[in-house]
Amino acid sequence: MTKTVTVSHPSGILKGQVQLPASKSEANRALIIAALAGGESELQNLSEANDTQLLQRLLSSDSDTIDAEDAGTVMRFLTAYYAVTGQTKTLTGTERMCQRPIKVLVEALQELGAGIEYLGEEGYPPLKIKSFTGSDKKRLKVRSDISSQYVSALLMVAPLLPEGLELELEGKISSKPYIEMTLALMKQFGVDASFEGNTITVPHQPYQPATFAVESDWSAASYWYSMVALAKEADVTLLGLREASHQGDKAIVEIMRRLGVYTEFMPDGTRLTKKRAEKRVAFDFSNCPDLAQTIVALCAASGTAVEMTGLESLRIKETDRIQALQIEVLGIGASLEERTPGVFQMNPSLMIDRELNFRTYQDHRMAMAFAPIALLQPIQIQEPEVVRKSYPRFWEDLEKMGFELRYSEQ
Ligand SMILES: O=C(O)C1=C[C@@H](OP(=O)(O)O)[C@@H](O)[C@H](O)C1
Ligand SMILES: C=C(OP(=O)(O)O)C(=O)O
Repeated sequence: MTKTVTVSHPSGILKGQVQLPASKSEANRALIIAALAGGESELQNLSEANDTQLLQRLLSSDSDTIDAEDAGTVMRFLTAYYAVTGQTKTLTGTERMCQRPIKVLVEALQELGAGIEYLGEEGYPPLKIKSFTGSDKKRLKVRSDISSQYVSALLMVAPLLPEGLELELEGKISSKPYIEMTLALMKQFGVDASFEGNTITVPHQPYQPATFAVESDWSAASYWYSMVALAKEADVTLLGLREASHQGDKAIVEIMRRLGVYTEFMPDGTRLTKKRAEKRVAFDFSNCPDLAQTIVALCAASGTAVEMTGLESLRIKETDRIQALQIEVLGIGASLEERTPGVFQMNPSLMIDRELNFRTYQDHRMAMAFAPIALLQPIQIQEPEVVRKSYPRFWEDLEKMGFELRYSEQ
């Protein structure tokens, strides 16, 4: 039996305010750094996302076995945290987590003097973190084209190392704004670092406990942008977003300017209204991979031709997102093809008059990216509970904005 939600929106008109969840990326950095700082930090507006609730619980757990579930930041950040603070732990996760690579991070930590062993396949969780003897290494080369989370994990523990750390990033720097977010959060807790060219230097220094308020989540905002783009009429205010944000997914403002949404930063929130959309667009998602599914689903549903680059990391996230998208857009009559290595083209042929039933592949973003299509016609979404990873109140927020939901088991 599969849980399914049928979603529709009788009027197609969206008007009102949405209180977005807090960013799990900011929250999870703040939690790790506050733990490293010791003392009494005050973290405000911590995300209710499962990824954040989970990290908060795990940081105060004295269990030997730690289950990071499906949370990439939890797995990668805790690996570095336990290693450098000399804690003996077995770190595991969901079946999918054990298929998401971690070798780059483990090898870097080993070079820094951590004793870490693979308990299953080499290069993947589960891991056994055994010891930390330290080393006199102060400069490391680390690949930055697979996941920025390895770099962020190393940076957060770097000030604790006796000589600090100079990290030379090798290859393309993917998801770069997440690395900058890490450095910005470290600064909030009193640690200075420099990022010049492809080298990040973090001197040895103590973190200071601090008060930090987590911003609303720009990735979560992207689904509301998509809804505004597909609505007949819309005037939606998203609360808790800042114009000066640490989050790279604020790129949604410029992307959606081309896809039919006008953004105004108002004193009480970010106001979205409709504007004319372009019918042929091209985007590079290297800096904002979590926006790709939102844009693919929107372009497929609105008959917009889109060329996309920078999607490399999508294959190793909660699911193989390229494959999941290719299958699901077919149902809307669109096809997503890799024309030349790394360049994807989607030429939608609009056929949205059949029954649409989307699978979600244990990936929160598949559910939330396709949900806005309910503004055009009733749709079904399988396993709607996946949203708990980053936006547990997603479906309730849809209901508040006039969507009708019916749950069933099929
Ligand atoms: O550091 C972070 O908080 C994240 C970095 C990104 O991952 P990659 O660096 O693996 O692309 C992003 O996709 C993920 O949702 C959160
Ligand atoms: C990729 C994601 O998360 P993570 O890598 O932290 O599991 C995501 O939230 O889209």
